[in-house]
Amino acid sequence: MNQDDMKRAVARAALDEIVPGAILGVGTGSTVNFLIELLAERRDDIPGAVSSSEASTERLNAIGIPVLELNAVEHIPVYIDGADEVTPQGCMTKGGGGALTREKIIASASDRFVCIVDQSKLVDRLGAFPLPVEIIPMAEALITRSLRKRGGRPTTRKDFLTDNGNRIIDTQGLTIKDPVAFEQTLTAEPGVVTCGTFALTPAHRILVATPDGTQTIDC
Ligand SMILES: O=C[C@H](O)[C@H](O)[C@H](O)COP(=O)(O)O
Repeated sequence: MNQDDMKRAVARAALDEIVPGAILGVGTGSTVNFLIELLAERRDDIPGAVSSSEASTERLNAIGIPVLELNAVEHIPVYIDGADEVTPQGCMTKGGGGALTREKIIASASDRFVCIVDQSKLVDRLGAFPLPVEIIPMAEALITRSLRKRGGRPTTRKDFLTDNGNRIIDTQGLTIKDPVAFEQTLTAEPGVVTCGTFALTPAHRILVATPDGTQTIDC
């Protein structure tokens, strides 16, 4: 079983998380792309979706699932999204695809976050994956210095703007011992839109694809 087979398998397992008749929160990335393909089978159960990126919106539109503005939606029972790293406690690093800010907003608006990953993403501690931070462009040098002070090696993502028109700084080498405190202090820095550490909006359930089947971790 290769990595794409595992992503497809975990996406299929996530179909059981859908609440029929309710708005579904849909994340971004290659694992979610497999999920969106499969959502075509469940179109009658899904009156609409809230999407975390222009890319996912386009895919949802292509299979005929209406995409609603978050401002027009009152209740999202489930948000399904991938991650770049996730701990068994449900803390994640996200934003490898640059969609972290909208993802965090929808995660925060949803009752439950179901994280879908293949086994390569499950880690004991966050930090091996370079941390994405979305920033207001005029704060690039300021935040770069701050991330260096935290012990990281920051670089601005080349030729990339987020769906919100901002830049991303990716930082290698950070040690994130306390993800909640780390997220609280970094997101409080002026110029930071948000960071890819999801500890304040953690996953409630992780579906992990392995070559022997999909495991469920309730956090
Ligand atoms: O910005 C992108 C998102 O946070 C993705 O959920 C994350 O990068 C995982 O993506 P993939 O499923 O492609 O590994």
